[in-house]
Amino acid sequence: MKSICLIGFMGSGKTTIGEAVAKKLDLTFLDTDSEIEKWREFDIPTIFETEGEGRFREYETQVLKKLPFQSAVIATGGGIIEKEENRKWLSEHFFVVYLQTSFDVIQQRLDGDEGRPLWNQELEKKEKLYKERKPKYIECADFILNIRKQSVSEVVDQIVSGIKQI
Ligand SMILES: Nc1ncnc2c1ncn2[C@@H]1O[C@H](COP(=O)(O)OP(=O)(O)O)[C@@H](O)[C@H]1O
Ligand SMILES: O=C(O)C1=C[C@@H](OP(=O)(O)O)[C@@H](O)[C@H](O)C1
Repeated sequence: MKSICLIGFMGSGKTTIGEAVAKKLDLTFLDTDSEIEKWREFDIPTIFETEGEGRFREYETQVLKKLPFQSAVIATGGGIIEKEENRKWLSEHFFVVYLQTSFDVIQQRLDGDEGRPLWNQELEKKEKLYKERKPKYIECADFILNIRKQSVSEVVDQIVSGIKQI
């Protein structure tokens, strides 16, 4: 089975949903941020602080290109769609599911979250990033799920039924 890649803005549920989908389908779960942290032996905020976003994006692309094309569910970082080469790679090699989540819901979920460097900036900058990225997520997606008030299990069921239709 082609690996499933979850994309979406910070806080859209990629890791939470990805773990649950992998469990339901008995597939391997991978998370690009975790792979980067294991490889570099520092957490994401520290990498941003000490090496900068540009170097983080290089690590992200290298990890992306090592991901298995089959039998995995992969949670990606919210900015993986920033680079065109990443968007092409995602589209060519994976079944890409976009967890399209409103900014308001993301705000509620990430209130007080310190672990995401790009969330720790002024509201206007976060809203701008959200608006700029939306077309890039849509460009890559094979399946777009509009997340509103669905529970984790409801989202998982929607993804699993969506996959069965392809
Ligand atoms: N469908 C959902 N309903 C309620 N809370 C959710 C849902 N999906 C994710 N969350 C919560 O939102 C927060 C961010 O989820 P996470 O999986 O870390 O998102 P991402 O990996 O996209 O940044 C977590 O606290 C998680 O428990
Ligand atoms: O939106 C982004 O550019 C980022 C999102 C983060 O992952 P999550 O989407 O899991 O928060 C992580 O990759 C890094 O902080 C950059």
